[in-house]
Amino acid sequence: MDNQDWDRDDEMDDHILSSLETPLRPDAFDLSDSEKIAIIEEHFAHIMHTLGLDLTDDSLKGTPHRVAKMYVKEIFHGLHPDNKPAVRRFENKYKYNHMLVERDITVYSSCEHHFVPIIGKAHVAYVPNEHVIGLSKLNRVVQYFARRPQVQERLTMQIANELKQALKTENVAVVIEADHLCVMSRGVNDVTSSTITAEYSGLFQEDHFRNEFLAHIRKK
Ligand SMILES: Nc1nc2c(ncn2[C@@H]2O[C@H](COP(=O)(O)OP(=O)(O)OP(=O)(O)O)[C@@H](O)[C@H]2O)c(=O)[nH]1
Ligand SMILES: [Zn+2]
Repeated sequence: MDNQDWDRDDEMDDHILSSLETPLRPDAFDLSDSEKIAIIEEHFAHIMHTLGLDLTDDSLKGTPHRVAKMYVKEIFHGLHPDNKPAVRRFENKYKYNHMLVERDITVYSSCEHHFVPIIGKAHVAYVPNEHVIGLSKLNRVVQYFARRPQVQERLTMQIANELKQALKTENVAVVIEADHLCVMSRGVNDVTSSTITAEYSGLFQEDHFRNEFLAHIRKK
């Protein structure tokens, strides 16, 4: 397959695209971060109170605020488009036309079904067309989409799509291996299973490229 520029409006089916987006209310960003923190704090205090916890206890009294701040400013920071990392494209001056692999990118996300952690690694690769981007931007894109309530499949696709747009190429691969605390620490309580998801597009749909990528991420 030839290297192809990817144009969001022209080539991506609207239905597929919308199903990749995190479901958000239209008024999701009407409140400021501090307004959200105040509301979440109040609700979380209710949850703790309902569980029977004594909110006057020294160790517990700051928890509702701590949790609210952690949700808005840290673990769900990637819900707000303002927090999307700026990814500057550079011209591929060296005409590098092999794959670049960034492996073992730390993934800390949250399961949207139970609001408990998903912990794992992402491996991303691309074959450049006209453009390259800074290495750290690959990590930043992974972190941005991880910092949302997620399912692993959507996280994988969102990272791949963002990289396709940033790099203006279809030649992108993303593999995520992760442990879901909702599977490990509750429910089926299985601490040995893990979840692997993958998205291969452009050249990575060909066995040769896919196998080279998989060989790179298997090496220790
Ligand atoms: N496809 C997918 N499922 C997930 C992910 N994270 C969690 N789940 C699953 O979402 C499902 C939610 O199922 P429910 O039956 O509604 O929830 P539950 O009663 O808590 O299920 P159990 O976890 O089996 O106790 C569970 O099977 C979870 O394992 C994910 O990233 N992708
Ligand atoms: Zn879960």
